[in-house]
Amino acid sequence: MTILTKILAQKAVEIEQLKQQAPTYVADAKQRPSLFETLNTTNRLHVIAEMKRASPSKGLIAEGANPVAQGMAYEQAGAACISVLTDECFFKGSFEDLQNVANAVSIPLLCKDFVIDEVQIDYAKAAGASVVLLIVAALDDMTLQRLHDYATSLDLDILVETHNVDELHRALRIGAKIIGVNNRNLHDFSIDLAHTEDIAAHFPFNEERIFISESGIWTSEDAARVAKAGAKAVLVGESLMRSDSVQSALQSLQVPLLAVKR
Ligand SMILES: O=P(O)(O)OC[C@@H](O)[C@@H](O)c1c[nH]c2ccccc12
Repeated sequence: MTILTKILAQKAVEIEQLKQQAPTYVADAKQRPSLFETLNTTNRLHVIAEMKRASPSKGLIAEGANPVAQGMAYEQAGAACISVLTDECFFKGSFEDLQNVANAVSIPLLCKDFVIDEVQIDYAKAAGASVVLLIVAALDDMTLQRLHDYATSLDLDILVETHNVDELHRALRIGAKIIGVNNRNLHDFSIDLAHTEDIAAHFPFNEERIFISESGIWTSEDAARVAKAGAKAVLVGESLMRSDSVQSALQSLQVPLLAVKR
């Protein structure tokens, strides 16, 4: 059993519990800017900054972190979007974290979880998210399409996560506009930024799609490398959570995008 299959088995149990009641989260109603539009602006690499206390691969990263303070620091430092992990069992996050951050910041907000059912999207929306993550490796084509349509019908942006070229094609087939490459393999945790380059080589770049590189980004060299491959944004957790200065760490990743027309 890989970690992904373990997590998905746990999610199946959790969604039965979520279905027993309606979400009690009530984030302030706020119209957040669209993630797609946000990422399409400026000539610097955008940062999607993640609130991450712990992970199955790294154990505790920042146990005592305060999501509201972290989220506000990210917003102030110029993040394009904040990602909040809501998985409790493996990442020590919660929908409550998401709601608290939602009430404190105005930029796009991503609910980071392993979504396999509509009910999780309802909870994400209730807790104030404007973006949800769909992981291609966790879903069959039909469910992927159905959840993508459902999130779209709720006016949410969707980040569709891939890890190889086959998954990229599956994401493109459902009309995904914001596509991420996870540099971390969710089966064995190995990280390699070359995944971004490999998938970029097959990515049909145009104005209608955005390409994002996720995980394992620590330095401005890492950021420049994935920007060169065509990424408009990076999704960064651990390196920002561990940094003494969110401001300087985040800004060092906002490297200029090359004038290369993609
Ligand atoms: O902490 P990192 O290496 O900067 O990674 C952040 C983010 O990409 C990672 O948390 C992530 C990417 N896809 C996921 C899916 C589920 C849980 C977590 C993730």
